[in-house]
Amino acid sequence: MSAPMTTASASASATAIPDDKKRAADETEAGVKTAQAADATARPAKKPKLRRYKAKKAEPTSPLGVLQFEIDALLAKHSLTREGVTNDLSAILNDPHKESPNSVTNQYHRIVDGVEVLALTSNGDGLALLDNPVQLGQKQVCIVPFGLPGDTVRVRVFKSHPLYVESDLLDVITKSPMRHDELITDKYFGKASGSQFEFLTYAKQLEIKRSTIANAYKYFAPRILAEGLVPEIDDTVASPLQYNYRTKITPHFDLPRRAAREPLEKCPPLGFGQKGRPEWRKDTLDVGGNAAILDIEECALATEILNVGLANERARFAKEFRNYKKGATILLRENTIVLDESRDVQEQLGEGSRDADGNVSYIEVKDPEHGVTLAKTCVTNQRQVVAEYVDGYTFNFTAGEFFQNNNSILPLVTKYVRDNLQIPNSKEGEPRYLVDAYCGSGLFSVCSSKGVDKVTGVEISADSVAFAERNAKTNGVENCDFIVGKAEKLFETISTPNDRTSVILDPPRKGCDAVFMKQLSEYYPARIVYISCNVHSQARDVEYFLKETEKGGDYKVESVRGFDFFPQTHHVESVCVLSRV
Ligand SMILES: C[S@@+](CC[C@H](N)C(=O)[O-])C[C@H]1O[C@@H](n2cnc3c(N)ncnc32)[C@H](O)[C@@H]1O
Repeated sequence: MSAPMTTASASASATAIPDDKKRAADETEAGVKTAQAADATARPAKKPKLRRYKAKKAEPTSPLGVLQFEIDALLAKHSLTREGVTNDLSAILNDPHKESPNSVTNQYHRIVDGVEVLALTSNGDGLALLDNPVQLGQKQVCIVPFGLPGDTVRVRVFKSHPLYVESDLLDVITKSPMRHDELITDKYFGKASGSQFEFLTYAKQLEIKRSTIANAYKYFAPRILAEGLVPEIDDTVASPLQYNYRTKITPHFDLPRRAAREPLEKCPPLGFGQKGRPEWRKDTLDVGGNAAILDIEECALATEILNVGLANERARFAKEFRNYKKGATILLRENTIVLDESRDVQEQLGEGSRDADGNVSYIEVKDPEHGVTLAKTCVTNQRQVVAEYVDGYTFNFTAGEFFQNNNSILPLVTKYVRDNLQIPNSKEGEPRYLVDAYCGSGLFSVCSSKGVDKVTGVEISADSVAFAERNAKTNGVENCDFIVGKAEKLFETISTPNDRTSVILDPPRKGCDAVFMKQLSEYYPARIVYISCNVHSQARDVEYFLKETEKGGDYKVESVRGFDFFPQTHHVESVCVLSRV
């Protein structure tokens, strides 16, 4: 992050305002001063306080933190420096004439034509360079949501930050060869914030996710990359379902401010956030309305039963919205039940989203592989216990707790993890152990338990551990032990021989901490499989482990591969395998 702007730079920029506009500003300012002078006889004039930009501290591996690396990469490519693209925020913050058409604010926040999109961020947005309209001769980095490298576009710049500006895409003038608008079937695409890639072929999406991983290692693991310790990133594994795969969605609504007891006239929109105020999709401009939250009738990424649930909950909300005092989020979570065909279906479904007749909605699905019939329902109660089927195993967990969100790809991921946990050159009869750090409700522990003598899982949430124990039991798995506590608690109790133990890491987005990594290196397991929903913190942790821990230097990165848990979006899950050299 660059330092906040100083008073000196604020005054420097004032001289850069075109003369006619500056004159107008000076005149208005002079007018203000005269009025103040007349008033001065009554009370001494107060010196206006200079407002300063307060930079938000971004965690380097968060989307905002990663953006700084992406901006630097763009600048390096175009022989520019941060100084050459820094915006004068002090001038905007202290602009005395914000509303005037010629104000500094309105010079910055303007429509720009003929903008060439030059790069794509890991957040799925385009990046472009604009001429700075106030600090002449300077450039600006501009974020263009739904802009693709190779597009020439028209944008509206609406917000400025020290190193970049935000914009809305108004028109695509020349299309990038990557752009296939004909693939878009989702009427909310290009407006809603949930998906960024529906206009790309699926092969292109997978390729982009592979480069996101490669860039993450470039930015966050530069030393091991320079030393040739990171192999080429493998191809991203496709999701069997590319739409209708999400098993959990959380639409929300806001309520307008109103005086107590004043009734709400109109049902507010219920759906997902709008990504700025884009206008490029002319045919669907008004779809979903134009509020910060769009009114979403169906979600292209959610499973079929969640869309049935969404319709039910929207109908209920349309009747009951007057009962709400403030905005809220509604949970829709898929639940799977194995049907006993000799019994009445409704009796077996448990609680779930109901249709207009009061029946729990469900969809029947045949599972020929296991010879069963399943019923899918949509659960809305955070605390209700739900079930998912993965690889023939049943997993129970509370609807509001973490569980992987794309059921269709889970058998591929669990198999890949299981295969990569194998200790090479093992002899027949040698024991094999597994440690599952950040184990949640036991997905990887249970799916990797066959052929292993013992599995030890550790997890900070006592509720999840209770479910991990229950899931092992339900599935007849008897070789799993689970510990409640921080991941490093594992090393207080672990008794399996390190040479025969493989470790799974699946931390939250922020990654593992240094204490855990150091203890992991001291324990010195035979293999490590690191699964991550934030490849940037994964790359940081892998470099830390190899370079900063005592025995990390004995390991190599055997492979890094993405799994596409979230088709049509920029997200990618990454699996990195470390083995001892
Ligand atoms: C990405 S989830 C993975 C869960 C599980 N592996 C799965 O696939 O279902 C991360 C898990 O780490 C747990 N967690 C967060 N911080 C932790 C810590 N310091 N020690 C142990 N577990 C932690 C969370 O409660 C969450 O269940």
